[in-house]
Amino acid sequence: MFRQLLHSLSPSLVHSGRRNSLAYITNRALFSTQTTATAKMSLEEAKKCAAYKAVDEYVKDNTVVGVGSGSTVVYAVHRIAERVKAEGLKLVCIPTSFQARQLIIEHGLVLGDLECNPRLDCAIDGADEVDAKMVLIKGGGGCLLQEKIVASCADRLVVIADYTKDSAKLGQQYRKGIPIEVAPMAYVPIKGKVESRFGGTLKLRMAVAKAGPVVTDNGNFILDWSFPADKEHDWDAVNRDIMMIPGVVDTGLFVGMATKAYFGQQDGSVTERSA
Ligand SMILES: O=C[C@H](O)[C@H](O)[C@H](O)COP(=O)(O)O
Repeated sequence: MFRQLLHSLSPSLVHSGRRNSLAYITNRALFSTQTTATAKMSLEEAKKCAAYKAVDEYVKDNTVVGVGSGSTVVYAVHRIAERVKAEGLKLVCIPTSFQARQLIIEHGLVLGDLECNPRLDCAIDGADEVDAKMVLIKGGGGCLLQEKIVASCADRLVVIADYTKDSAKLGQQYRKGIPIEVAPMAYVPIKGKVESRFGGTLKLRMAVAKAGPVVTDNGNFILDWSFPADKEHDWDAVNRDIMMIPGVVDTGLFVGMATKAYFGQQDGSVTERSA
């Protein structure tokens, strides 16, 4: 693998026998591999710190907890499971996706649903971006509808994220657009209506290990809306307008829902924002 890396840097030098050059490339490659590994570790550490802090502050005995989706939530579920084991907490966990359901089951936690538990004490979830007013973009991993339903049933929505999600304005750091979950038969007219009304472009999200589009846990498609970044948006109004278009199932805009956000930092500290 390391030789492949060297080839990608300079195949001719690898075979040339020029030892000094090779040593230089080797050192550079090692340095860049280590740097990438360190950066990745900090991001994962940052997610973990935020998740652990949120669980420690919000998960109490005899409560119903919503379990969000995504890579940061994995750390929250680990921490919930640790605390259930160590402290004997009695919790019911409500999933927001297939992934969340699997996590709850794999960790031996009590799985619930909204039929039996229509009111939750808190929901803990990740976000793709959080702005200064605590408006969220969610759905980067294809989950947004069940997340929004569960969050709407919770007394508190607690967001856990790393430092790359903390923005003054939406779109500052997250460039993939706002996900909109739509009924499959309506994706073309919805694309046209949103583009003509609000500008920007909408793109049907395509699957990676399957031919064709991403199909959500609810059997729908996702349109990612690259909205005009040069305008000021009233996200509450935009969200309401988009929701009125027939065929729109829900949007990844979470406005006025999050009560608290924890952002894990590169140095292991956690910053907080409240609504
Ligand atoms: O669709 C996915 C969910 O909305 C996630 O909560 C969001 O994408 C953040 O995920 P992650 O923690 O992996 O950044």
